[in-house]
Amino acid sequence: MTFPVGPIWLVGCGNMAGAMLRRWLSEGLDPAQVTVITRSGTRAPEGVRSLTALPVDETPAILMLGFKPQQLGDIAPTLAHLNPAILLSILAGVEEQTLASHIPAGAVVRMMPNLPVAIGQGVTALYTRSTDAVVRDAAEALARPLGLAPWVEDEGRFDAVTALAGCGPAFVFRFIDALAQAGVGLGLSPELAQQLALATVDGAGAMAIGADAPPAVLADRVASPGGSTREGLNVLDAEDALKRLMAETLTAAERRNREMAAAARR
Ligand SMILES: NC(=O)C1=CN([C@@H]2O[C@H](COP(=O)(O)OP(=O)(O)OC[C@H]3O[C@@H](n4cnc5c(N)ncnc54)[C@H](OP(=O)(O)O)[C@@H]3O)[C@@H](O)[C@H]2O)C=CC1
Ligand SMILES: O=C(O)[C@@H]1CCC=N1
Repeated sequence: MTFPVGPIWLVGCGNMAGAMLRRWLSEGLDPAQVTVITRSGTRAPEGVRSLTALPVDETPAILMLGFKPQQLGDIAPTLAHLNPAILLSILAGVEEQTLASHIPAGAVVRMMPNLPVAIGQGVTALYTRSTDAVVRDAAEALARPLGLAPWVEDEGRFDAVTALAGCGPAFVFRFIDALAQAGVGLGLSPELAQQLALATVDGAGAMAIGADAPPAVLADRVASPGGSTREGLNVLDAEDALKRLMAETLTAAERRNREMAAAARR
């Protein structure tokens, strides 16, 4: 699958959009197609045009929004005249209808990436109400080089997808850190504890992806009867401690996505 043709403008190019752009370029996107527009004139990757104001008398084929959801009301009026073929948004929460009402475009595509897209192992969930194959193909062509790229057919589920996969790397990073700190608590050096925690999560994740059984079953395979893993799992499982913690975590994140969507609607 080849990248879409035509100019691609990124309005906002921080942690997330920057990671996507770097991956696209490493996978063969022509940097001459890309213009990055930020307030500070971010140092863009080589060959990419970096501006602090919109180019005059030019129109992008794809206009990607990479700023904060809270900035939509301020920035959208400056983009309303562009009329791109595809408006691509990575803004958490903000709905297709809100985007379309602020910025006229041929079609609106919502993308929800996560940070591991930087190494092509991310998740980029996709939503559009467009049935145009050209639009859907273009979205896939951009999302696939980033990792898993599932379509979410019900936009109502997008906030939950965002909570799990968009925010998810932060929760996993916290877990790795907590695992390492617990190791330090048992007397390991911080360096060794972090090395062990990272390699363990890396190996367990890779193994779980290719495994013949779901993660819940794999956990039991580590736990020899009467052994030490069971003692540890008993702590995580007591009154569903970990499950409840994760449920509360995702619920809070999903709620915040809804709040940002509501604020953008006003
Ligand atoms: N971080 C993540 O893991 C994920 C983030 N997202 C979404 O990505 C979006 C960006 O988040 P993130 O990358 O973390 O945020 P950052 O703060 O890292 O990036 C924000 C970008 O917006 C730019 N910006 C701010 N104001 C303007 C303006 N007026 N005109 C043009 N550009 C502007 C900033 O540059 P400057 O200040 O120089 O203008 C910067 O490049 C959010 O909508 C978020 O919901 C989605 C999934 C995951
Ligand atoms: O924290 C945020 O709002 C964004 C959405 C998903 C990840 N980061």
